[in-house]
Amino acid sequence: MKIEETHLKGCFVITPKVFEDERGYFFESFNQHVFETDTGINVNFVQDNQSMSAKKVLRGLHFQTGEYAQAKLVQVIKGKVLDVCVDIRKKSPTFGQHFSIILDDKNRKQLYIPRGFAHGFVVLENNTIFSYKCDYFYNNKNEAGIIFNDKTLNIDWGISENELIISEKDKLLPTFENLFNLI
Ligand SMILES: Cc1cn([C@H]2C[C@H](O)[C@@H](COP(=O)(O)OP(=O)(O)O[C@H]3O[C@H](C)C(=O)[C@H](O)[C@H]3O)O2)c(=O)[nH]c1=O
Repeated sequence: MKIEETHLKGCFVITPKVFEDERGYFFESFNQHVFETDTGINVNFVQDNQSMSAKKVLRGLHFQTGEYAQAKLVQVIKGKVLDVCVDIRKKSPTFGQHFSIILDDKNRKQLYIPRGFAHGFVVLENNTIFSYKCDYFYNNKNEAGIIFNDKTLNIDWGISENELIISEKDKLLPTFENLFNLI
């Protein structure tokens, strides 16, 4: 398992060692000891989530506020996504910056996203199954988000806006500037 920190402090790309043979494949999709040793982060995941999406679906950008903030370890079980996380830690030198990565069932890569980040992904193959661990529980009263096409964040999702499939809820998310009263 290789664990590499991104330019956003506390955000890591994890590349598991995949063992393939005539039966198929095996890999450790999470190992607490390796994770803590390589990242220095003492994580305790309490909830696993899974979603399946059609191609061109965009879910996000989402986060939970306050004490319900969640760190996530995200991966693709089947299919392919462009995964994006945004540093929304106001005191961070990379506040407002994002990291993007292709996660799919070929590279088997995972992304560890610490608390204080917004997260989203756009689906690049039909019927993609997305699975992730969270270190705190869901609380709909603490759900928040940023509109996907925010001009300040300037994220390139790789698919034109009019083709994207986005929930009505996500279409109404605020801008980064309004959310953080930057104007
Ligand atoms: C997140 C969540 C949702 N739900 C319920 C609430 C809704 O009735 C239904 C669908 O929720 P939503 O449309 O918010 O699902 P996504 O758009 O996939 O949201 C997720 O997508 C982005 C990319 C994330 O990183 C977040 O973890 C999460 O917000 O599941 C639950 O019961 N528990 C949960 O933990």
